[in-house]
Amino acid sequence: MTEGRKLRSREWFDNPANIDMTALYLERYLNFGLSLEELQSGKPIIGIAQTGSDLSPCNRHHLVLAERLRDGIREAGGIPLEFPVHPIQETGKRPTAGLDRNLAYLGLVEALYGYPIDGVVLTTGCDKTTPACLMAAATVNIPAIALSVGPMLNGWHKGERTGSGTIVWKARQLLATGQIDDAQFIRLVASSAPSTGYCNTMGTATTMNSLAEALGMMLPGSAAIPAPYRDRQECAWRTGKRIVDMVAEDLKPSDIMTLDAFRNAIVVNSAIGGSTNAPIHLAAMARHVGVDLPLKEWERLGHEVPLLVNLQPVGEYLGEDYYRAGGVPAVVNQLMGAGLIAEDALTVNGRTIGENCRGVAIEEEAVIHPWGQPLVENAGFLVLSGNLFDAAIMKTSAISADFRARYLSDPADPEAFTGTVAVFDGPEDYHHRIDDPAMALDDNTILVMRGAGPVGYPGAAEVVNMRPPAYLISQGIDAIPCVGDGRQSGTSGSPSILNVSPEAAVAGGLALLKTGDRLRVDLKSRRVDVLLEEAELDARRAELAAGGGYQFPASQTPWQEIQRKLVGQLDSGAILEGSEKYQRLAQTQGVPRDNH
Ligand SMILES: CC(C)(O)[C@@H](O)C(=O)O
Repeated sequence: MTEGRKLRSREWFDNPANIDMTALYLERYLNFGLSLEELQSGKPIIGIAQTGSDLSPCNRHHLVLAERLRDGIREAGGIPLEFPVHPIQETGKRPTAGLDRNLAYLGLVEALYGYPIDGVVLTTGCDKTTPACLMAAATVNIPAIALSVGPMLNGWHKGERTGSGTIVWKARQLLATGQIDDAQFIRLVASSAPSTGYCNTMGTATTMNSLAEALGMMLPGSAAIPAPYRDRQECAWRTGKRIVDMVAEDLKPSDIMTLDAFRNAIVVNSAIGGSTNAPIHLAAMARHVGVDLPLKEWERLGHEVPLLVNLQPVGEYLGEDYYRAGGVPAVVNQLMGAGLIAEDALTVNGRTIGENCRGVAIEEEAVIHPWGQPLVENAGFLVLSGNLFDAAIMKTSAISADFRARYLSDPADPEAFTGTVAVFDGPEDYHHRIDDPAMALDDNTILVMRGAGPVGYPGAAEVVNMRPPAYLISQGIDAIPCVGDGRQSGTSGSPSILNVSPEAAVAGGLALLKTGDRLRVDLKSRRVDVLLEEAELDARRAELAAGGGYQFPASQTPWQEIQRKLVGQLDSGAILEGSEKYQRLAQTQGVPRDNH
């Protein structure tokens, strides 16, 4: 099917019109054993964008899976070339992995565009590896397929499932109230990580890989396969085989990541109880592929969708259960039955999502609930705004039944939650003061975290979900509302109001708040307002400007400084503003100039 179409790798390896450069390009790729015969055979060169390394434990198993990928690529007639992607480990990178998504994106764009690659396998896994890879594939727009590394096996402790991340929030409460000691704390948390793979909860990693599948960029049924299962190895082989055919068919990200595909992903995110990081990453991917996806779409398309998947943090089960119950295709089939999926959206296997998922049964109804028996009705995100910010997200599936009944369910009833704020400038400030009895917090307090956004932190830290002080937990109050301009771990079951944009560091209204102010959270009208006169807000604005604006730590590395200058806000994907004008490089730019 490549007849009449010259593969871009030929421009490097087999270009008689440019024989002196062809020789130069060829000779160095021969130096580790590839042959002239292979490189000039006309076979497609398939990149394996390797995100696994010792620094990226969640993706490390890709080093093993790459062998089966290579088998598949070779078997289908391609030539694999594996190369590293800048590491992104959410739980390892300081100050945030949020800084690294855009850096990995930039690096991958250069690699895919500037080297002789005809198609690419994107090895996805930990939170930001999936969006970074899909953003770059969208920009370059050569045939691309994602291979998830898969979640870890289920964690267990004393006969109970311990889910990654989710157990940490629980264990912190037990530690804060003296119910466990330090060693027990570490043992309990470690029990949730029994094998290779990423978080076994519906954290950001499982969310983003599920959405990559819902977008059509991953083989159907593959997102949920646990990392150590044999099926994962087999999936790597199938993925390797398939990318070679995709090059022959010239099936590109822009054919797959369409507006319909993004809309499908939003609906799926509600049904799986996906992470509040998803709107950030989908906005970024959409912008790089040239699809208009305003944040409000998350509420318009997603809010009324019920929660079907019973995974922690909002449910009970974990990754192995999700896979056995049917994974993404079983969820999509339920949503299709309700007419919520654009069934004609094309996927990497050359078939539509409708063809892939129609009739896929739920194998375990305790884990994936059927359409008529949801865990929570109207479980998608709300998009909020008010007199302090333009946009914020709230995950309603995490709201307690009581709070929901009182403040969300009856739109005719004007009751709203009003609380007194306790303001923290960064997590250090929070940790330092939260348990101080002088703060006198109660169940009418709203905790506010600021200075935690893409510019302020920098990189947007997952610090908005804050536990109440130990003295309140001891009284049985284990959650109080939180608002912030940072992010929250997808593994947290907190219904925080987060991703607040604009952030304090770029003169967003949270910078004006003072501890003791009253905040009105009206979920029915989707508003969050500080109960202050406009004149008082103006006075505070003037005072803040006179003091040089909201203060945040200086950059510590060159990249922190560069990113801070270019990065946008969370509501529009926190991409490097301006980078989205480079689109579909393989089609619009041809290949780059020769290097000698
Ligand atoms: C590191 C985590 C737990 O993966 C978190 O980043 C999430 O959002 O799920």
